[in-house]
Amino acid sequence: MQNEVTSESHAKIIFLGEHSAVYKKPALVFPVPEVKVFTTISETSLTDHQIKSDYYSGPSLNLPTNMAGTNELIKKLDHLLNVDNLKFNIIIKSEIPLACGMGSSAATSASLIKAYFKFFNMPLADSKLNDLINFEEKITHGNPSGIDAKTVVSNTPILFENQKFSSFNFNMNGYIVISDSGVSSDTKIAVEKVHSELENNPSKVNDLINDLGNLVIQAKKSLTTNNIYNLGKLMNQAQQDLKNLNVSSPDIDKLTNIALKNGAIGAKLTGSGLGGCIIALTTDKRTATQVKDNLLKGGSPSVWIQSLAEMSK
Ligand SMILES: Nc1ncnc2c1ncn2[C@@H]1O[C@H](COP(=O)(O)OP(=O)(O)O)[C@@H](O)[C@H]1O
Ligand SMILES: C[C@@](O)(CCOP(=O)(O)O)CC(=O)O
Repeated sequence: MQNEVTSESHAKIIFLGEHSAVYKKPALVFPVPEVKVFTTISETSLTDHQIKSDYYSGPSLNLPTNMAGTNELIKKLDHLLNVDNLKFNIIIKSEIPLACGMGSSAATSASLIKAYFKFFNMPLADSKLNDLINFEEKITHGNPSGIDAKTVVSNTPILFENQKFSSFNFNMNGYIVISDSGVSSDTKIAVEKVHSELENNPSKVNDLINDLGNLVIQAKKSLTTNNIYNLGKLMNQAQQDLKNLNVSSPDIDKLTNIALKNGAIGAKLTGSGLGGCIIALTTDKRTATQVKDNLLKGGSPSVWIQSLAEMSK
């Protein structure tokens, strides 16, 4: 047993395939290693776990209902490691914006699970880690495709295809600009919205879901043949499909327009939409910086630049 341990995980962006992934269509998801979450655990003599985080600080007994996933995960870890009698200070420090489509919940869970196992010097198999993250994700997001859980612990892009996950490396020299709209996005609400759209208008919505899946297959080809301009076009088509699915928003549309006007070759929402973040693709760092500056001027509270090469080493 250690005195104090810290474990980390990182953010992710869905490059293409959000929402359609829920219906088992393919998706491409990239790690964002520069945006991290850290969880530190140490023992406390108090009678309850003491949580310190952006969402809530205080004893775990009073964790708010919107943190039910985290709460249940902590209980599960206590039980699994047979340590119900020990209480911890659990400090979660996150650079990942909350409810923004960058996988904050899955990444937080990953760092918490890793910290628990590290504290007790217990080995943690990748499959166990994945199961435990998805345990939390099901409580938090309802019916997750599982793509967040895989990518927040991966150093390489993840391809979800035929309901299987695999590493997908490529060799492309572009930049992704990630921009927060400042409006929170609730994954559960957005996923339910698409589900009710599907029930009300099955033919239109099925076509959109199929098209989003096909765009991923085309993107795979563009990435392996190093065709960045085609990749940008595919992003714009996906944004149009997502708009037609009614998961975009005026804030998202404003940011994608700013990105395209300032040199991006593609721009779309990432994650569940109805707020959250957008991603834009640029061919070079100078244009990425120009896009970033204009997104900040346009009202985005946070913008990150991530090189494609860094995401796929
Ligand atoms: N920084 C954080 N600190 C503590 N809990 C977090 C944090 N980020 C996410 N969570 C947990 O995940 C839940 C959903 O968070 P959210 O920000 O909506 O994630 P996502 O961006 O993955 O949709 C929160 O209610 C909380 O239980
Ligand atoms: C909408 C969806 O495809 C992605 C949601 O991503 P996020 O929770 O907004 O990071 C749902 C899922 O894949 O589980």
